[in-house]
Amino acid sequence: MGKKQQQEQDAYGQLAGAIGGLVIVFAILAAIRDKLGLSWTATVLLVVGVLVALGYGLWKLRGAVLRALAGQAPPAPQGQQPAVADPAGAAQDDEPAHPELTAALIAAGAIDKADVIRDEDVTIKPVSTGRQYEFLLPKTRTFKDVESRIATVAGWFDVSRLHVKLERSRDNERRVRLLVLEQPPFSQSFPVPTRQEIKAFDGVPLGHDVTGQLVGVPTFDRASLLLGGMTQMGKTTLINGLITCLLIAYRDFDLYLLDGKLCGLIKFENACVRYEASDSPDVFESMVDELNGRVEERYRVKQEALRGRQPEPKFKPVFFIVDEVADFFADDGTAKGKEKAARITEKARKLVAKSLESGISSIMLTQRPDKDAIPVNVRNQFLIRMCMYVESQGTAKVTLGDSYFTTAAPIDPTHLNPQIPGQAVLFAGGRSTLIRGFDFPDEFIWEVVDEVQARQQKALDKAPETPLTQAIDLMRKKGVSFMYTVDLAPHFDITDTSPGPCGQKLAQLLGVRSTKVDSKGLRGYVLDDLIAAAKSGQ
Ligand SMILES: Nc1ncnc2c1ncn2[C@@H]1O[C@H](COP(=O)(O)OP(=O)(O)OP(=O)(O)O)[C@@H](O)[C@H]1O
Repeated sequence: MGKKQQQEQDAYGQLAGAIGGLVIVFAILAAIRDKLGLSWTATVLLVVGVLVALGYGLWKLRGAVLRALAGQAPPAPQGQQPAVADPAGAAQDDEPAHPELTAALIAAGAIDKADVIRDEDVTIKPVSTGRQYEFLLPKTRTFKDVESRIATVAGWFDVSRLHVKLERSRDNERRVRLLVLEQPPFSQSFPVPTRQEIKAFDGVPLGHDVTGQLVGVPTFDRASLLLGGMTQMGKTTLINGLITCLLIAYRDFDLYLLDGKLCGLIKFENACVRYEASDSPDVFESMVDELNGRVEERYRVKQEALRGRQPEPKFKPVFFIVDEVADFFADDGTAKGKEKAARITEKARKLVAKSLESGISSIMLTQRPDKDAIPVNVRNQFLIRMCMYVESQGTAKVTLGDSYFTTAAPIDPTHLNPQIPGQAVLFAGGRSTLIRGFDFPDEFIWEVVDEVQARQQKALDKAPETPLTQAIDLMRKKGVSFMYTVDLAPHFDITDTSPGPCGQKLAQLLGVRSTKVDSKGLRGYVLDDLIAAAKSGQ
């Protein structure tokens, strides 16, 4: 039989079938009409209505059966993306794909060629700086597959790695949020946060992300931060912003500042337990010694509590912040100088490594993040790293860690725009985020510092009288800022006249060691040191 003849016969067959079908439909309608006594129009509308309702019921039933077979939860409540009702991705073929995301992720190798990102699983939200895609990956893929290929995904969208930001979902490994910026990051500046925003932030904010959201760390408890970047990139400004946020967020803590740049951190002098503006390694060593002393004391208190089966004591947080730390590890090339540098290095390593358990956090900054500037055994101890613009990946690794560029979705600090100061790659908990530090106006910082100082003074005034507060009162009444140990001791009924035993007794009573004053070994107390000790409660 010829092909044409076959087609003619098929057409006759279909016509006969159609006529037969129409006759049956007409007969059914006539029967219903007779039975119910309705008009023709009402009968037709009733039948169509019943058929549509039946069809809808069957469609719902099919969905429920497919979900049950796939072992999936019912659709998510409003506001969340619905889960995909798709047994092992089989239904994906007949679902419309989102062309842009599917193509981008296939090109990047984040999903297989046969996979699709289903259109119904994608939401696109315009944000002030670009577009945010939220989508669900196929069942065989997770967030990590996209994260590890983020640079290629960025390339597909014709932007750089710095233009994209990836966020994972807490409830589903396959849900991804991808932000694609329309302009280079931080082309526009964001207003600094208000006190309320800082207080409401869950942790300590460090800056804005590329969308203007506050970004920071959940806590500085048991954390330490190393910040590196070339000169004039905004380290001091960022750290001023961080200290301001700490003062607002933490309220009660002891601040030790070593201002290696001599006036970079001076605004906070009045809020400090100890503030030094110096680039001398001796001053660094003396501060590290003091803090290591506090660490030891806290361990002793902890041991005592645990030995006595008491709850673990809660210590007041202490922050040690050092601007331009590289200077303090340098040596002058002599054997003695090298020995001293090695000693300081070991003390600093011990402080950063051991202090976290006792609530003492170190934050160190450097504009010379080269290999030898900060000894490796010191820099390896930092848990949070931040790197501003630097000229080479090698330098970036000094701050971010040797294996930084093998971590998930790294951001290369050499790609940051040095014309926009304050930008930094924040690397914490294995994740990288591009941020820009806050540049608070001076008036705001002064106001915060004044409040802290007033609060500390009030606490001091209210504190029960102790030998330490008596010594402070005495020096204030006398109008002196310093007293020799031998002159102070008689006020506390210490009758020993020889400086050694007299000094020991007084130090024990006050709980503060005296300061060496001259080369003859004469010692005494500086009023500010006593006030600092009283504020810190040791
Ligand atoms: N987030 C920011 N927004 C706006 N301007 C900023 C920001 N951060 C820094 N700057 C500006 O950049 C300049 C350099 O900042 P800063 O002094 O903090 O850099 P630095 O890295 O500490 O420099 P150096 O190491 O040379 O002392 C300053 O003029 C500062 O006002």
